[in-house]
Amino acid sequence: MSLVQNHIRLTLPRADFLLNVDLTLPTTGITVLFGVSGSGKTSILRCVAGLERGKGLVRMGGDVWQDNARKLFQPTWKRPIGYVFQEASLFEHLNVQGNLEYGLRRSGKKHDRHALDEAVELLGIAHLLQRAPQALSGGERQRVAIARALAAHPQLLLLDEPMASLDLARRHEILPWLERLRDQLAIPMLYVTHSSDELSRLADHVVVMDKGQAIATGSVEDILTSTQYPALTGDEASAVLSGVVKEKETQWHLAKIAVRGGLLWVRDDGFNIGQVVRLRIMARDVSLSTNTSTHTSIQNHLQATVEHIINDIHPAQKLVRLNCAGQALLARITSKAAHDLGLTTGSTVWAHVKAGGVGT
Ligand SMILES: Nc1ncnc2c1ncn2[C@@H]1O[C@H](COP(=O)(O)OP(=O)(O)OP(=O)(O)O)[C@@H](O)[C@H]1O
Repeated sequence: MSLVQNHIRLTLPRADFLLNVDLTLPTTGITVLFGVSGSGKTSILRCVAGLERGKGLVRMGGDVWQDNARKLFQPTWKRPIGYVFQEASLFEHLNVQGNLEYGLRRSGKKHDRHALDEAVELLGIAHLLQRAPQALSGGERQRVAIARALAAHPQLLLLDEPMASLDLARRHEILPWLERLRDQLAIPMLYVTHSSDELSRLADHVVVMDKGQAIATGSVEDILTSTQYPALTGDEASAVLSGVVKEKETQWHLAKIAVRGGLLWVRDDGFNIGQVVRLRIMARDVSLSTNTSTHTSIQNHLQATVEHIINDIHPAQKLVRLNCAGQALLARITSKAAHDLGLTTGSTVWAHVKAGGVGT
């Protein structure tokens, strides 16, 4: 990662709302802006794009796009950005190829087709090039919209809830393509969502927004398991961890993944041995005991230390943050169970993780 970071320091007053953020962001990977409706996520994107005039500083790597102290404000067309909206706004009179060519022309580098070819490959849309936008599914339209944004050689990709208008099936279809972008693109992305699923699958870095302010920033692992914000993902509370595929049990459609705290059997989603995978473990799929109790239907048993126990969204439940060889996990258990097991900070426990509850 580059030492030069991206810096967004902005204030934007509106009636009943004040955006006031000072963010230092990584120069690679996906930064997710997460928060409830009206918290200011889109306003940040619009200011970074120059579509809205906040006051402050927008510096991307070595380039300054806005600096009020120096009376500098680059108009949108001069900022090397790609912007993907909720609804893919494709030109309906052009086919997919024509839409992509438009993106290339916008970059002023119409003879450099490399970025366009790369975008077509990255989004898997080569077979759609001659199609009219009306003949595309919602997921395909969004993939074309993202490819068009990339064809313009952006230094930064802004995505404003790109899956909000898609149904669940289409979201599942497009998520792997977004993961591919995250893993293969060298440019940073700012991604707005209020879906905890998208947050856990896509984010490297997270900014949690509330009432125009960034109330927390950090890695997705830290933010998701932070007990400071128990209501952040509500019922969907989870931890993400990365691991390496070690073994496959084809008979049972399971894969064994080595994570920092030990080994986990999870559903095999077509993994390859040696592949690095990101796992999402829902707090509700983790139960705790003070002994190994291997005679259960649960496949995975990891030894861990209790770090925090906090009240959950319902008084019947507690959320327990565990340290599993330096890896954070969350368990959602009943308050009665926490009491009966005598759990306190520092207790040694066994975390039992349902294999079927581990998502990738
Ligand atoms: N053009 C505008 N003029 C005046 N107020 C606006 C405008 N756009 C947004 N707002 C207000 O600014 C605040 C922040 O809006 P913003 O769209 O940034 O939030 P958000 O977190 O992106 O919300 P959502 O998740 O619903 O898209 C809200 O109170 C909103 O009503």
